[in-house]
Amino acid sequence: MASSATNLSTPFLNNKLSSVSLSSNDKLSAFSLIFRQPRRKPRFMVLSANVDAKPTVLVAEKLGEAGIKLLKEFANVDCSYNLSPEELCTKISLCDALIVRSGTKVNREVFESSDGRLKVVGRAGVGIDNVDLAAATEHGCLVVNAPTANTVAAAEHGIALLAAMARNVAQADASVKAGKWQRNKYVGVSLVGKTLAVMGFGKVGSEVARRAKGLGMHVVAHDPYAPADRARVIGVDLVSFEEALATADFISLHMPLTPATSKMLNDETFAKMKKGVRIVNVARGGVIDEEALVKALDAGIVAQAALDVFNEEPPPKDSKLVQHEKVTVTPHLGASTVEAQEGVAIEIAEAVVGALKGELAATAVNAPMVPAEVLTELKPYVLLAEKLGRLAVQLVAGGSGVKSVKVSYGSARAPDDLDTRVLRAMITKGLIEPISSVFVNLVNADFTAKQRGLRITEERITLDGSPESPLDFIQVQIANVESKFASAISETGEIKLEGRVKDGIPHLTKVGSFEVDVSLEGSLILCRQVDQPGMIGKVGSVLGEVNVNVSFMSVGRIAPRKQAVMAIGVDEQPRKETLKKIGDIPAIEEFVFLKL
Ligand SMILES: NC(=O)C1=CN([C@@H]2O[C@H](COP(=O)(O)OP(=O)(O)OC[C@H]3O[C@@H](n4cnc5c(N)ncnc54)[C@H](O)[C@@H]3O)[C@@H](O)[C@H]2O)C=CC1
Ligand SMILES: O=C(O)C(=O)COP(=O)(O)O
Repeated sequence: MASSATNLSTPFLNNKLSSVSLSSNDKLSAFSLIFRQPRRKPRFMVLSANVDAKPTVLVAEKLGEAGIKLLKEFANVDCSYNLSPEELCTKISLCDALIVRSGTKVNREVFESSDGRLKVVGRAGVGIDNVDLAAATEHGCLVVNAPTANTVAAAEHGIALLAAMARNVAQADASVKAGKWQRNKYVGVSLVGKTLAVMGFGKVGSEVARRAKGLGMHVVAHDPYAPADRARVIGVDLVSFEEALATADFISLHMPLTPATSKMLNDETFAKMKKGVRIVNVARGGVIDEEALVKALDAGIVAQAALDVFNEEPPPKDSKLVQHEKVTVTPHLGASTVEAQEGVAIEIAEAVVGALKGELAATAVNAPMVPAEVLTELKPYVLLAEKLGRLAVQLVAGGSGVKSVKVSYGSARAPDDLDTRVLRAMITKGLIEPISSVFVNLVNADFTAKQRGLRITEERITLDGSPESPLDFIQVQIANVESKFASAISETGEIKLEGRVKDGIPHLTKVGSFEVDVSLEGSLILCRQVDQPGMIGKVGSVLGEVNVNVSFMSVGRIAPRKQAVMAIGVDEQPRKETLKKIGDIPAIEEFVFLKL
């Protein structure tokens, strides 16, 4: 038996797996995992196939027709372009989903104004720097993007700008149209044999590299996270940032805008570049310090720049950078081809509709992406996980003092072969929802736990045996608390519950040190008594008298005639007086009623 512990501090974002959509059988359950609405806002309950009202999708920027058509098959679609921030905030409280491109700032105010209704934000494109992901996550709102359909368009635009800049196409065009014929002024530079440094070797960067190789350029790339074999296949050398700056005749930017890449090109880095370097930016304006670029252009360090993106869009009319004679500009056109826009519209519409239906989105940006087959396999354990969390927290005397929870997963699978993120999220949901008004879903579980100071550590217990089923048992332990039901405290001092899945149904199999076996449906009564004949009958008849149906009963004891714990599953919730009558049975030392 081996075990390993993981501290729950990793946000879902860093835990991405690739994903596929769910089979139709899984959709509703997955949906309820993601989108169960806050209980304090009962107006908008779970959306599902049998709910009459269609969801409403606000499309706030121009989206291809094919995407709109797809959305309309499933939802009411409100296409309102050019909304002011105030108008967006007003409209959003009536919308279940919002689709934007790069021109709309989806900030914290938008999520706050949605009043809990907004479930999905779809970014019809790649860059999600205009969406406040932290706020989305805190509000349990899923963010999806369309990461692939505009890759080629952006790469082609990068190459178009590269060639246009090198040959002064835009400037020469303007000059001819102004009635001039300046053949000597617009002598360009050749691309062949020159070194191009691609900064950010992701989807767009690698397509740019491939095309630049075709133009006879020597291509290097800088990307701290790119796999070397992808570069090797294209014949590109991965180099350090410093080497890229020092050797490039042309630099093309293709990284996302993040705190780490913000103003990556600045006074200091321009000073490290080869004199006369030419820069293309189809990534984000914010990766360049625009004032520093103007200085570098004036100083001749940068010979030319071609920019599709700007720190502020549209840039101010009197922007020195835009007006600079050595600068070629386009108004954020990288993704704007007919083909890319149709593709992006379909990609985002499918993702948003899928998310509204409850599928785990393949392009989720702020939630774990769990492959369908994994989710199908884990489904009964997901239920078990939530119920164990729910039971464990109800056993705590007081409730709000829960700070440290340890979850152990017993499995014969190799540690890498068990994805516990969904289980952890559901345990978190079970632990938090009974004692607060917060609603917890896959998107916000880790955040909510962290915010409440709840530390969940996970432990894998590797068992011998067949790895056919993903899990043998799940144990939940809450440390440093007192319990309403003293027998739930284990020998080591924690509240301890263990559960297993039997025939697809979650069962409670251990309470403290007592082995029990009760199916987790309906509600649960736990009693401790001195083991003796007739106890089951006594409790059963108290419940029978008031027509409360017993679904399951199990007794776990230390030894014959010693202390025993009786677990009784009931279909209906007994009234207080009935519970009191159970407590009054002389042999019963303590008892607790728990809702599932
Ligand atoms: N102008 C336009 O209309 C368009 C712009 N874009 C922008 O292009 C950029 C790239 O898009 P994709 O290639 O689809 O994204 P991607 O995620 O496939 O690639 C981004 C790459 O940048 C790398 N990266 C991250 N931090 C870095 C750093 N500090 N230094 C160097 N590399 C770093 C990542 O490892 C990744 O390989 C994004 O900012 C996106 O918003 C994308 C499409 C259209
Ligand atoms: O996909 C991206 O990151 C883009 O920059 C494209 O932006 P757009 O959808 O054209 O506003």
